[in-house]
Amino acid sequence: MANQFQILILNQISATGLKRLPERYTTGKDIKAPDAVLVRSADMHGMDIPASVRAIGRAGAGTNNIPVKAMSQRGVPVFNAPGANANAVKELVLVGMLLAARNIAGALDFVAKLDTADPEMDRKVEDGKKSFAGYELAGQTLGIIGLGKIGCLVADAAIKLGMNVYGYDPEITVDAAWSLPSQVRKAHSVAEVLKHAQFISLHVPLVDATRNLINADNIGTMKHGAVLLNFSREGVVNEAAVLAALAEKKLGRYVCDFPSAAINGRPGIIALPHLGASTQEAEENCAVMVADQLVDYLEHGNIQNAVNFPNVSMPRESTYRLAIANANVPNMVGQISTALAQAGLNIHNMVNKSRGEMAYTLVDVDSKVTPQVIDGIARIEGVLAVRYLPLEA
Ligand SMILES: NC(=O)C1=CN([C@@H]2O[C@H](COP(=O)(O)OP(=O)(O)OC[C@H]3O[C@@H](n4cnc5c(N)ncnc54)[C@H](O)[C@@H]3O)[C@@H](O)[C@H]2O)C=CC1
Ligand SMILES: O=C(O)CCC(=O)C(=O)O
Repeated sequence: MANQFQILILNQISATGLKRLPERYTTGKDIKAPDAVLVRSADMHGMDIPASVRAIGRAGAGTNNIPVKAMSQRGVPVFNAPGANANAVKELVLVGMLLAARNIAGALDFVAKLDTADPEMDRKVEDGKKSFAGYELAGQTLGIIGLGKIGCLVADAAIKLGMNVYGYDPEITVDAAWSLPSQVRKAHSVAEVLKHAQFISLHVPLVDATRNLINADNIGTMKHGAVLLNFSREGVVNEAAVLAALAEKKLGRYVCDFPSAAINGRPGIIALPHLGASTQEAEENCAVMVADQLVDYLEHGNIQNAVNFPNVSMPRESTYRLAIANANVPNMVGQISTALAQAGLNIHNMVNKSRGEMAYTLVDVDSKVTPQVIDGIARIEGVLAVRYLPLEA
């Protein structure tokens, strides 16, 4: 019988993505010993992640809701879907800039409160509209912090709208840099972006280095009346600093995707309910990408787009495959090969790659591997996880 796999689902995942899982896969919210977990924004910190879990698939970009370090120590890759929801977020950032520049929220509120039975309504509309007069995006300067999948798309769209764009990303990839329009000006620091831009849009992951990236020390250096857009994560911005800057009219608006007890309903706040990736297209793209990655990993050990492991793929040329997650320390490959040689197993093909502290090895051998050999490899110091993935007859 073909291998059966069980996938624990922690959030609603697009049906189009779930259909990518072969029929022998069982999915559900109450699976006790899953082979993998599929998640969107559910907080997995503090969750008792069963020992059976071999992989986690995040149908989205940010992985700050997943205990990635603890998973690395267990040799469990955490997959995400780079770029799959970037266009959806870009479009909402454009909405955010327009909401702020044209006073749309206040205007909608004004219209909702009009008395439609009032014969003076038309006059009141014409009188009232002057309170909501705004300004145009063309000619304004946008500063983008984080030029990854989303930041680059936002930069491109802003240039097409006639905006001037500054971008800051100390670790920009070569591909991202190539994708940027030539008009985007390179900033050398967050401070430089804040100094020049009327709109500042944040597109960084939430990690220790980006927590409180916008804070009481630097928010005052923004241009008077600037608009701060945060579609990244709540923790990237210090909310107390934002409220103080709004109260002093230093900051014009704070547009974000993260409502909180501190900011909701306060003047100058435009908060959306974490809607950035909530389009049918983005949900499908993310779910399809991550489901495919999970299947390839569970069945063949191939890794594509894990945030804690290198990309490692090897075509299947032999029936018998071992997939080994190990610490990136000397002599791991030597010890693994020795264990196989001592068991009389001939290596048909092998690949080993490392990324930071983690390494990953795929080994195809020419004959069946016994549980004793697998156990012997698992006991090598530095080996974190071993899986035996024979092809089904
Ligand atoms: N509101 C929503 O629904 C969504 C929010 N997000 C958030 O947006 C973040 C970015 O997403 P992507 O662009 O897809 O990720 P990405 O990984 O493609 O880009 C992130 C970029 O930030 C840069 N970066 C990291 N630290 C930085 C720093 N201190 N200063 C400047 N740049 C820095 C990285 O070098 C990278 O180029 C995600 O991590 C997530 O938190 C992503 C998708 C949807
Ligand atoms: O799944 C979602 O709606 C959240 C998307 C998001 O925040 C991300 O991809 O980082």
